[in-house]
Amino acid sequence: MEVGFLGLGIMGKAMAVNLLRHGYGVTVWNRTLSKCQELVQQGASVGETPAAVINKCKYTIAMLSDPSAALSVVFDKDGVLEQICDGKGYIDMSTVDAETSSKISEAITKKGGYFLEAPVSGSKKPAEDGQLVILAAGEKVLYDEMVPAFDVLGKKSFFLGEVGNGAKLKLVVNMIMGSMMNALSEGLCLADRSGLSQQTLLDVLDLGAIANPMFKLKGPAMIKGSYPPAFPLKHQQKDMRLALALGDENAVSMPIAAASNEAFKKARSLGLGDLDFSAVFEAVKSAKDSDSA
Ligand SMILES: NC(=O)C1=CN([C@@H]2O[C@H](COP(=O)(O)OP(=O)(O)OC[C@H]3O[C@@H](n4cnc5c(N)ncnc54)[C@H](OP(=O)(O)O)[C@@H]3O)[C@@H](O)[C@H]2O)C=CC1
Ligand SMILES: O=CC(=O)O
Repeated sequence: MEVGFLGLGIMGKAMAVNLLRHGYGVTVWNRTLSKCQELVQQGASVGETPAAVINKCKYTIAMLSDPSAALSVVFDKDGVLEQICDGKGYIDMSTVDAETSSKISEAITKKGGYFLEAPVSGSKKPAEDGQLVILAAGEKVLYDEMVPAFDVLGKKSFFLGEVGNGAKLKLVVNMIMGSMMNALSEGLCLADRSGLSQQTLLDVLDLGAIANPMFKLKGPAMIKGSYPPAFPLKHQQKDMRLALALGDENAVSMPIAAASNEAFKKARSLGLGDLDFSAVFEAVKSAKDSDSA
C-alpha cells in the first residue's frame, strides 16, 4: 500500500521509516525538503508539495508541530485541500486542539475526503520501535482501513468516536505528563537542597507506588543536566497551553497544570524550547536559586 507522509520531524521521520521497514510504499514531504533525503535513501519517494503527495496517495498521514502548522499544510497554497477528493483519506497524527482538528475535518469532508485525527502517546523511542498508543477519532471506515498501518506504528489503537475526542484525550494525557515532570523537577531540587542524593530519590521512587517509565528514563539524565530532545519542550508547553484552554471551556480549575505551564514558559524564555521537555528542571532550579538569593 502507498501512504503519503507529511512532516519528518522527530516523530514523523521515525514513523515513516517504520512504515518503509514493514513494506509500505511511502511518499514523503517536509517543509524543509532536504530532510526528505534520508528517507529517500531508505526507499521513500518525495512529493514536492502536500498537494502532490495527496494526488499520488489514497491515504496520507501528517505529523506536524502544532495547530498553525497543521492548518497551514491543509489550507495554504499547494496544500492538502487542493487535491483531496472522493475516496482519499487524510490522517492527522499531530497533537492539536479539537477546534483545529474540526476545521480540518470539515474542509476535507466538504471535498469528499475522509478524515481521522490520530494523535499518539509515546515519544521518539516508541515511535522508532512501533510502540505508540494511537488515539483516533473521526471517520470509522477510515480507521478500519488504517488499522494495519496503526499496528505497525503502535502497540494499541483506540477509536474514540467523533472528531475532537482524540485531540482532547491526548491533551489530558500530556497535561498530566507535564505536571508530573514538574513535580519530579521540584522533588530533585528539594532533595538536593536538603542534602540528599538525587539518585537515591530516583531509586526510592522506582521501587514504590509512583514508579513510572518516565521518571526512570528521564531522571538520571536530568541529574546530569542532559536533555537531548525526544519530546521538545516547546511542544510540551503547547500541549499545556491547549489543555488549559480545554479546562477554560469546561470550567475545570487546573492550578497544578497552570503552574506547570508557567515553568515550561519560563524554560522557553531561558532558550530551552528545543531541548527535551525534561529541561524544565533547569527553569525550576533557576527559580529556586532566585528565591533563595
Ligand atoms: N516528540 C515526541 O515525543 C512526541 C511528539 N508528539 C507530537 O507530534 C508532533 C510532531 O512532534 P515532533 O516530531 O517531536 O516535532 P518536531 O519539531 O521534531 O517536527 C515538527 C515537524 O513539523 C514541521 N512544521 C513545523 N511548522 C510547520 C509549518 N508551518 N508548515 C509545515 N510544516 C511545519 C517541521 O518541518 P521542518 O522540518 O521544516 O521544521 C517538522 O517536520 C507535535 O504535534 C508533537 O506535539 C506526540 C507524541 C510524542
Ligand atoms: O506527546 C508526547 C508523548 O511523549 O506522548
